[in-house]
This record gives sequence, C-alpha cells and structure tokens, in this order.
Amino acid sequence: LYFCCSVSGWARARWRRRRRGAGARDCKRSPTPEEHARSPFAPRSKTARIMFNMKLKERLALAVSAFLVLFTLMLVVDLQMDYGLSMHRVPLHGRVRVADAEDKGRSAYIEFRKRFLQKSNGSNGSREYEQSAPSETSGGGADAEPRTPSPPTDHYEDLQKIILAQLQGKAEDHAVIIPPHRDLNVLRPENPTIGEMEDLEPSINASNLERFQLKIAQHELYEDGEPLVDALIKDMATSTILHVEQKEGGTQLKLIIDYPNGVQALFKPMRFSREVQTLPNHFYFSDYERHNAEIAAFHLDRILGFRRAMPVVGRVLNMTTEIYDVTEGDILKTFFVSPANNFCFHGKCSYYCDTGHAICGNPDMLEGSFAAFLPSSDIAERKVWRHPWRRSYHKRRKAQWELQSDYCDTVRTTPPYDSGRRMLDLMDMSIFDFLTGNMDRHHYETFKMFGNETFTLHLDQGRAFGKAFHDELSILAPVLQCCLVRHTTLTALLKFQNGDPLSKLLRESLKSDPVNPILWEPHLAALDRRIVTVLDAIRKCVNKVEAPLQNEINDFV
Ligand SMILES: Nc1ncnc2c1ncn2[C@@H]1O[C@H](COP(=O)(O)OP(=O)(O)OP(=O)(O)O)[C@@H](O)[C@H]1O
Ligand SMILES: [Mn+2]
Repeated sequence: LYFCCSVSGWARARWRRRRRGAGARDCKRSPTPEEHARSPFAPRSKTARIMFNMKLKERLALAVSAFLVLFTLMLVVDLQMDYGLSMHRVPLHGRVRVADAEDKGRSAYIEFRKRFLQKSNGSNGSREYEQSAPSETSGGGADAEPRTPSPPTDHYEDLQKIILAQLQGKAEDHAVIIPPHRDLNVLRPENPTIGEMEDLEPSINASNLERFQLKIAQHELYEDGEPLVDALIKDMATSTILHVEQKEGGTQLKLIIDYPNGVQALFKPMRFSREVQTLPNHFYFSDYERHNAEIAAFHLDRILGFRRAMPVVGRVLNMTTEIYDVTEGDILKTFFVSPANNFCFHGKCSYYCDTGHAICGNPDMLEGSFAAFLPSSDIAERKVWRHPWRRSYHKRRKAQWELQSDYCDTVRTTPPYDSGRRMLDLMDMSIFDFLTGNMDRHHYETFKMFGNETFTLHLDQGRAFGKAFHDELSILAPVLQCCLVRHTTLTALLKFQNGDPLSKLLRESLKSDPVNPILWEPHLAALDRRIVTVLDAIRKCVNKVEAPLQNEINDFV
C-alpha cells in the first residue's frame, strides 16, 4: 500500500508539475475556489445526484466492480512489492531476471536463491549479513579474537550416504555427485609432467622453482605433500632480490621480482590493512587487489585438495634497497615521499596507478605477496579461456548466464565442457570462489600441451576476501544452475562440516606465513558459513533428481 501511495503521490506531484508547466505556457492559472463555485458546471453535486437516483441494485453492482478493480490493483502492487523488496537484498550483479520466455521457473539457481533469501531473512538471519562498518573495527587480524564456530547442527547424513555408497562401489552413476570412477581427476589414466612432455630434466644446480615447474603435471600443479612447495616458499620469502620490473598487462600494479638462479615471483603490494573491505559502492571490477587474498587463496586451494594455485608467500620489503635501487625505467619517475613522510610509488597501469592511489611504505617498508612464477611460454604455453560464467564487467549490463535459466545446458553441450573434466573443474572453481568471495573470474588458463583433459589453473585471487559479512550467492551460479559436483570435492566439504572446520585448518596453515595473520577473523568465519550454503545447494540438487515430482510440488507451494 505504501508503494501504491508513494507511486500515486509521485505521479500526482509530476502531474501537478506538468499542469503548472502547461499553465505557465498557456498563461493560464488554476481556478480559485470562488471561481469554482461560480462555475456553471458543478461536478460534485451532479455525481451525487446521479448516485442518489440509482437503484440499490445498481449501486451494489458499482461498489462490487470498484472493489474488484481495487483488488486487482492490489494484487499487481503486491507482485511489484515482492520484487521491490528483494531488490535491496540481492546484490545488483547477483540478480537474475525471475522468468524469461522458456524459463518456466525451473532454474535451480533461481529456486535456490529464492529459498536462500527466505531463510536468510528469517529470525536467525545468520546466512547473509549486512555489511558492518569495517572502519570501526580496529587492529585488524592481529587483534581480532579467533571466533570458534558454533557446532554444526546438520551433518548432511543424506549426502554422506551417497558418498559412502559411491566409495563402496554400490552406487550407480549419479546425476549430481560425480563418482570417482567417472572423474578423470581421480582416474588419471595418464598424468605426465611438463618435464616429461618436453623431455627436460632439471640440471644439478637447478633452482627449486625450476624443479617445481618441471614437475607440474597434467592433473595438478604439485603432488599432495610435495616438499618443493615449502622450499620454494622459503626461497621467495628470503632470497636476495636482484631486480624488479613492472609487469605489463593486467589492470593493477604488479611487479616481477628476480632472485638469483633465475627464480622469479609475481609481486602484489599491500594497500590496506586486513580488516578493510571492498568499498560498498565499488563494483567487483573496481575493487582493489589484496595481496593477502593471494596468500590465503593459495593455502585454501591446497587445503581443499585442488592444488591448482601457485605457491604464494608474504614478505616485507625495503622499498629503497629492494625496489627503488634495483629497478629502472619509467616506474622510477613515479616514486615520491608523501606528506606523512612515507616512501610511495604508483607505477603505470590502467587502474589505480596515480598519485591518489599510490602504494606507500611505512615509512619505506612495504608488505606484499610473492607468487611463484609459472613456467615461461617457451617451456609451457598457456591457453586463456573465457569463463562461461563471466560477469558483464559493466555497471548496468547483465551477462547471459544471469538472464537465461537454462544457460548450463548450453555450456554442457559445448566443447570442451561436453566431456572430460572441464565442467567439474568449473564447479570446483565456483565453490572455491564462493568460499573466498571472488567475483573476478573473467578468464581462466590451462597448459596447452595437456590439451583439454587438464586442470584449470587458479590464477589471480587478488579480489577475493573482500566482504566478510556478505555471501555472494551468484558466484555459486555454475553449481546452482548445473547441479554438478565432484565426489571428492563434496567429501572435502563434508569433512570440514563434520570434523575440523575449514576456518581452523586455514588459520593453522596460514601460521607458517611470515606476515601472518593473513586473514581478518570474520573472513575465516565466513568460510564455515559458506560451506553450509554449498552443502545446502548440493542437497537441493540431489533431492531434485531423486524426487523431481515432489520437488516441483514443493517449489510450486
Ligand atoms: N604466478 C604467475 N606467474 C606468471 N604469470 C602469472 C602468474 N600469475 C598470473 N600471471 C599472469 O599475469 C596475468 C595478470 O595477472 P593477474 O590476473 O593476477 O593480474 P590482474 O592485474 O589481476 O589482471 P586482471 O586485471 O586482468 O585481472 C595473468 O593473466 C597471468 O597470465
Ligand atoms: Mn585481477
């Protein structure tokens, strides 16, 4: 009703303005009450007379039709209200048109989102938080008290049962949970390394990075427990920095760091302290990159068992001796001393490379993330793929997947997503990104030499961990729209839900990093919360395939 009144109020005001405008144009003024009374037309009394002359039956018929018109109007307004209300909850870019022509309300994404929003707006309100004022929280990760997550209430026994049956080889193929005997990432009929493919062996004095690169295999970057990972991390964190140069390409400033023995790392600088979150009015594409997100994402990728992200470590640099003194070219001209007497630079790039967005030391010590360099294109060329669930990167436009409810069917039938492991890799990536809140997955890369049956690299996590109190459900769209997940990935999620929580495991893992604490505690807490959301989504998918009719009735009701 409020909507109705406000709309009609707005319309009235507009109408009045138009009338005033027209009056001004025609040099006419509105009639005064006296003039009105003198007018030969007396509309009000005429209407009253007509009403008076009407029979009771006619009056009744008039009242009923007026009521029916009003009722229809209210129904329309109510529908409008529904969308209007949900609009302030659903983030702009997570919004999906509720029904298109072929839609018929069947999209799992839309249904799940509706259910999710219903739940999250219930009294407990635990699923989706409003952005709290981050600037008021002082101290960052170091001072924040680790929060113990409340004990899980749901063990997802239904999903565990399916996992167990699949392990015992009892289960047939499952439409949602892809069993190990159907997953090329588990089967790995072949798993050659880059070294084997290129017939290259590390020399006696090869660096840890070179050894690591040659051991990159078709199905993973490194093996579980690979000792070279720690060795490489130590090198990047402690070796002398010989040379620094700005990396071409990409939108935000990155440096290529050269160490002795040909070792290289990709450096992303720290801009803000840990508790600073994505600015509320920033779209994902104008968000700053966070060096700590790169560090945390590497650890998380490893804990989840993907091993598709290059090792990343934190380190504090002396900007004078470890950047300024060992670089040359245009970047040197961008160094300056700030009014607070800190040493700053901004480099040259297409986003945030100006004096107003400079990177400043304290006063000349600068923290950053160091990602182990991928093999050069001479050794292992990479193929860049456009992500099928890429966002529009436009403040008003929507992507196809946001508008088309059967979008997944289109993807599923298009190579390389129509066979092999690729589709499952995208599901993993969606879960990984949903956990970290990374909305910036526009492209992904693979190693060309392995063809299509290879893992997708988890590169560029700079925009992850931006909003600790908001769970961006649209990142999970691939899983929600396709209803697909690896057995192994689901097993990992269930393990965190029923055993040691992910937040605890990640916190422990991050302790080994030199610049720990890496994550603000609310980001760690968000991981446990988001796992429940992913598990709920999978359960919903399973229920749907097991009892489609029942679920359609439920959805309808
Ligand atoms: N560890 C690495 N070693 C070598 N090259 C890398 C590494 N990580 C990323 N790159 C390359 O550098 C490019 C830019 O890196 P990244 O995506 O992290 O930067 P970005 O500024 O966030 O880019 P964009 O703005 O396009 O998202 C990547 O597309 C990738 O090809
Ligand atoms: Mn990026």
